[in-house]
Amino acid sequence: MLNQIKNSLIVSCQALEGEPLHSSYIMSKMALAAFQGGAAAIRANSKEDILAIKKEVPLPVIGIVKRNYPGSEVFITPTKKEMDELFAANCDMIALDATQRKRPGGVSLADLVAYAREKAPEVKLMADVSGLEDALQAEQLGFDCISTTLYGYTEETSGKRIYDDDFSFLKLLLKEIRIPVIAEGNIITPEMAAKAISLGAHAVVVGGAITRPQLITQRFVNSIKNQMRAEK
Ligand SMILES: CC(=O)N[C@H](C=O)[C@@H](O)[C@H](O)[C@H](O)COP(=O)(O)O
Repeated sequence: MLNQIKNSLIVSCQALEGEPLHSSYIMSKMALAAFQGGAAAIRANSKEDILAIKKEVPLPVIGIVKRNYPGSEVFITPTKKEMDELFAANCDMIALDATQRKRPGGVSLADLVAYAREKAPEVKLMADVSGLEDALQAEQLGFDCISTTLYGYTEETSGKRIYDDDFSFLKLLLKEIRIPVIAEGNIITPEMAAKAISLGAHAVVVGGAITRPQLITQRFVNSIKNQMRAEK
């Protein structure tokens, strides 16, 4: 699968509860649109969405289950329960929060990796990281690839964006990490995606800029407002 996605676009098709497009049917059609547009893989949340997507498109799927637990900030595939749901959905790869934060029930990331390797050795593992330390640990634990997903979404990195300082975080990972590094999070233009690939990212994941129309609309609205303000 990693060869299949090299230098390509992965489209994240996610709409959580409370979002206008929250529906497995709609996500399957988003995936179909992504497939028709040339995406090489889909990233998706929940067993239901993944099963619907797998029926609709012949692409590999990177699965996650987002779930909140009291007492832990880890919400992307936090425990074995979510991993089991993803194995049952026949994911080609699953992504796990690979930050240093405490996981529900005190389970360690090493335990989760060992569990995956025993239960579903054919499934690839993606580490969603927020910093270099996370990535080094993930590489050492035997993850198949790293994704920059959580950069900007932890207490230490809050507000940061992957394109800050000319993609400095991505460049740092590419310098220090030997396994494939995937660029993900706040890539909102085709130019940003192309830049990430030219820097050496193995692939690029784009979500909201393709599959969250409320965010796309907001960007247009803000751009018009800013223009009006500047002209006043
Ligand atoms: C931080 C977090 O929860 N990220 C999630 C991970 O799966 C998704 O909500 C993002 O849409 C995905 O990472 C793609 O990023 P963007 O939508 O910015 O292109």
